[in-house]
Amino acid sequence: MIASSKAAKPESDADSPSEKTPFFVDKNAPKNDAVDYPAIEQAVRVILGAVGEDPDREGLLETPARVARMYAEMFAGLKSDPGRHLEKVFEEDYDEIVLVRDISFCSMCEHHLLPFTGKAHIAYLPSGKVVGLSKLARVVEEVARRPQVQERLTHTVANLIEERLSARGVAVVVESTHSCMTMRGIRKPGSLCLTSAMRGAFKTDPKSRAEVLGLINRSAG
Ligand SMILES: Nc1nc2c(ncn2[C@@H]2O[C@H](COP(=O)(O)OP(=O)(O)OP(=O)(O)O)[C@@H](O)[C@H]2O)c(=O)[nH]1
Ligand SMILES: [Zn+2]
Repeated sequence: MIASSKAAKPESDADSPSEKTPFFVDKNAPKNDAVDYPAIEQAVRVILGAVGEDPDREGLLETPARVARMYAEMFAGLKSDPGRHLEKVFEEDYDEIVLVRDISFCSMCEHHLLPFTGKAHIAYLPSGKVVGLSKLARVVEEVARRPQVQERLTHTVANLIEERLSARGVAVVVESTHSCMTMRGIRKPGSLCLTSAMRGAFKTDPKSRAEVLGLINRSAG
């Protein structure tokens, strides 16, 4: 059975544990309809018990519900199409590099469900249309909000931009720190993982590739 805090009022007496699970609604967080909050709460209680904790002690009473809300937030991009952010474009007679650097993100390593955090740099060569700059960051944000590996995050973003914008070239470079390598396991704080995905001219033309990598690596200021 799922324990409840003093504030919790089970809405149903049904036998299913998930139906008895208290649900602490965070009014600030939009509900993620794809997520089974009570099932997560139940699982977190099991984990707490399994590691030797007492899920019914006061400090932990709200933890399962908090974790459910956290997963709903961290995995909010699981069922959505991040490419929808690239649908609105502006016709523009500009055919040189567009680069947005230092797009911070936080994703979840699918192997350990621990965060990996860092920055993405996105460049593309437009073909008659450009997209709002913030939309590139929105795509990163949404692709990151799934259980991920960095390589897939990197090439998913590159593919979306290449396909949806018909870009003549796309370069995506991602640098991040994986908690599963810094706080557990091999424990190497400071280790950085870099991945890149090159498409079109940035893949085939060494000069274009060198130019975009120069801009990405250029120190700020
Ligand atoms: N390629 C790739 N590997 C990742 C990513 N995030 C975490 N990993 C790695 O996934 C691997 C999982 O390895 P396993 O041997 O199955 O799991 P493990 O025993 O917990 O591995 P250790 O971390 O070495 O203790 C580890 O080497 C992690 O460093 C990622 O984004 N990309
Ligand atoms: Zn991991």
